[in-house]
Amino acid sequence: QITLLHGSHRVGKRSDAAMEKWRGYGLGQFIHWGLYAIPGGAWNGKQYNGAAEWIRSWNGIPKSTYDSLNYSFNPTAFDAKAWAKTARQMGAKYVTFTTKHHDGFCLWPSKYTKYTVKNSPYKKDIVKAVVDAYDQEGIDVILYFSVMDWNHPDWRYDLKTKEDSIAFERFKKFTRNQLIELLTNYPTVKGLWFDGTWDKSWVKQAAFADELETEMRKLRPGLIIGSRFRADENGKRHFDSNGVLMGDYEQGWERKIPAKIEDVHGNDWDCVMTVPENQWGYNAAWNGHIKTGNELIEMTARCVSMGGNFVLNFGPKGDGSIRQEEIKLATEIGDWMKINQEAIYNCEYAGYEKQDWGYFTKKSGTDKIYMVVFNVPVSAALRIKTPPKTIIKKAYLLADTQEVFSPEEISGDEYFLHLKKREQSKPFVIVLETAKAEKGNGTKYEKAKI
Ligand SMILES: Cc1ccc([C@@H]2N[C@@H](C)[C@@H](O)[C@H]2O)cc1
Repeated sequence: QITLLHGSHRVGKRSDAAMEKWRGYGLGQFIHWGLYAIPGGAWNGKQYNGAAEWIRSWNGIPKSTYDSLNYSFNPTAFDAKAWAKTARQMGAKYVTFTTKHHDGFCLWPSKYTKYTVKNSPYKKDIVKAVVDAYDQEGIDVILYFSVMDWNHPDWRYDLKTKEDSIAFERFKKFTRNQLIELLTNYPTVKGLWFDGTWDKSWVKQAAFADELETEMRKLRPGLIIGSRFRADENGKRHFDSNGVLMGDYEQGWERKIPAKIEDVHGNDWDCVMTVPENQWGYNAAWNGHIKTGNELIEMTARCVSMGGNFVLNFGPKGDGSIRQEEIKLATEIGDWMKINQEAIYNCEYAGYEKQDWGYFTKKSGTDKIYMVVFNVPVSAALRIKTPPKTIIKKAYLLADTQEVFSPEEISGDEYFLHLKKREQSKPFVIVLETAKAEKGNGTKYEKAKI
């Protein structure tokens, strides 16, 4: 353990109500929307394969041309209520919404720069419309904010000269002003999702960022901030120099999911995921593998089974409408969630050994276990290894028939559930009502002595 002034200020998970609620979300929606949705990954007939929200850096569009896209931003089809209804239909419990991406364009009328929605034909406050619409749907809002800001004249990638440092001091004030402005304008938001914090200029601001995080938490008690916001005084990010998680949850799972429970180190975490391989902003041409509803349902179950939240990205078009492929996925996921949401919401890592047929989740604060089944084996027997001294009182299908199973005990703390051959086109959930064995080991078998 080394002494740190600006490392993590907490070991272990937060136990307050705001974080408990966040921990139980299970499924969230990410929305990437901004000027990049206007070109939609192409310019002058040329399609760029990189992520569409990064088109400004692909040198396809002259920077000045991209930067003046605010003058053509007029999303006539934008309807935050419709977005919130789609999220509701999908079963998302929270939304993470881009207030400002790397290009620096602000979707709220910030007082601290002209580069905002106010100086566009649209004029109105989009962040407010989104916050109000999602609040009305009972879906919590977290605001995405990119520290890196390609538009601001004082942004620097590193601090090499005195002039750089003088400029970056102005940039730090600007960043703090915008964050306090967001938390003041939109007091119902539950957290901030930071991005664009990997460059040396910001990594060198351990003391400033630490102080700013403290100030934001004081302004908004219960505010949820992930591990990507700030580095410690040794430049360590996500985990400080003592290996302790920075912030309230690990924000490292971007377009990837932990392979096993050990990889999450007992922390809270979210996984943010694109539908194509790598497009956050709207790209008119979705190329390569487009994830299906079943894949995304499986990713949701897999994240919840390891104690995380799965956050699926939507990239609305330049006119503000959501593309049909995303509407279709939201509907498919939502139809599954309507039937099986009990196995996802307010659930956590069950502590059961992972089996090939799918994922275990556990209803927080109870002994209720869910088996989210994706792969029925040719034997149609689902293997369950229970933790020691656990007995299975009941096992039944969560949905439709509520078919009851009688687990066959095949060895110490090991059971088979025998399924009837049935047509499966969607994953399904089996509920295990368990209890601690009052006496003995909860099994009629004894373990081998070795
Ligand atoms: C190398 C890289 C930098 C930033 C990103 C941004 N983080 C995601 C959440 C999107 O906002 C993407 O633009 C992705 C990759």
